[in-house]
Amino acid sequence: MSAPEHLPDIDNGLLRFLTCGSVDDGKSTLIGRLLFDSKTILADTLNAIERTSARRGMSAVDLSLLTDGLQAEREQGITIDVAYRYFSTGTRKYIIADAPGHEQYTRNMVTAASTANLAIILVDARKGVLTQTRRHSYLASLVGIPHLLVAVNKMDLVDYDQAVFERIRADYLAFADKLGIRDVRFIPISALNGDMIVDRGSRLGWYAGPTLLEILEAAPAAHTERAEDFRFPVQYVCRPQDAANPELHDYRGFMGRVESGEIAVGDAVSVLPSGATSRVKAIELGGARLERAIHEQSVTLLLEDEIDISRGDLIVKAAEAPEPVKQIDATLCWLSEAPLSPARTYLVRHTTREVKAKVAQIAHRVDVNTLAHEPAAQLAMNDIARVTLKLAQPIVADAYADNRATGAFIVIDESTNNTVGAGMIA
Ligand SMILES: Nc1nc2c(ncn2[C@@H]2O[C@H](COP(=O)(O)OP(=O)(O)OP(=O)(O)O)[C@@H](O)[C@H]2O)c(=O)[nH]1
Repeated sequence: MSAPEHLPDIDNGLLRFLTCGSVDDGKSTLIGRLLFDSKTILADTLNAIERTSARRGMSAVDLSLLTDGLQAEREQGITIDVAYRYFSTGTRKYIIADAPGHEQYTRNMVTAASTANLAIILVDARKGVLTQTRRHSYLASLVGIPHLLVAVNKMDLVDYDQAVFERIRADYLAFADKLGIRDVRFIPISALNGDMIVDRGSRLGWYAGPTLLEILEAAPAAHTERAEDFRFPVQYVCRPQDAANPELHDYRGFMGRVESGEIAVGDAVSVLPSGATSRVKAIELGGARLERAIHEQSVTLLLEDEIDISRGDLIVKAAEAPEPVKQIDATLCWLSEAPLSPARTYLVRHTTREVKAKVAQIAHRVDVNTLAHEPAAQLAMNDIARVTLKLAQPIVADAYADNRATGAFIVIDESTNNTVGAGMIA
């Protein structure tokens, strides 16, 4: 595995995917098996897990140890919403979004899913389609993941019975149909034994389709890149205080990440919410000067005019400026054990800006099993609802359907600093 710094999404050889399912469905084992059998694990990592497995008295290598590193990081108190793992085969590069621990699943789904091309939805063959399976499928469709792969795992525990697989497939399709999910595939696997992951194994002879890795290798890359508007949330304003160097006196660089679209030297820009306008004088990346910057590049922009810009402002192309708003309608996933209360004030973090917010209305909650809309006075953990939020200051937002970066936000409880909700702007 390697961890390159910049892997722009435009690389067609790249597939971003995430795994979801209920606790103990075998997510870690699946990823471990994938890395192990495709021989993408570095030799030293393998030696380490062989030693640990032996120390724990296990005869086989415990593949879940491959992803356990994350758990250790979490126990050390490092807050990681989603960790990304990188690996590559001869065919393409992969980024797996991973977040262990069952309470993290839904959050993982909404934060990682916004950039994923494919979601593997794990179903335990013994348990079939559960509420959690439906919830994750619903979220996957809400966040716009284009391809779903339902992996029916632990087939070894149901004697590799084709009837079990077919029943789960039929159950799932009945639900997917209601959601309007079109691109969904099914595969029977045993992550533990390695059947149908990289190798076919000898016990699933009735399944004629491709292995899980073959499906990944052939999955269409990236979102169909529509020409998106340029969006550049300012993360940091760089003003070197180097009095001895007169060249740096007037230097003001606006650092951030191109969340969508592209920008070139000479383009006319607006800074929001103030509405001030200027032109791009230069684009810098790690000391080099660029003519243009594209989606996902972290760069420094220099403008021709001196205008007041601070963290949280949004730089856009002058012709594509959205209106600042103080009220938003959104689909909200509640992630906290403490229920959402319309009486309370929360913090909404949208791109690099934070504003205080209150829930003005819960229009309805969605029953993820039936997809029915029901009235709700508050929201419990894992609820998904349509809400209206009133903001103390304006934000410059897009609809999530138009822009995944500027259309998404998280809700923070100020007293604990925990993320308690994740939303998509309607
Ligand atoms: N029999 C059998 N057991 C499996 C299979 N896949 C995973 N398991 C077992 O199921 C248990 C859970 O597997 P994990 O990979 O840790 O599951 P997970 O979904 O990552 O779990 P969390 O991260 O804790 O949510 C472990 O004891 C695995 O050995 C399988 O295909 N067959």
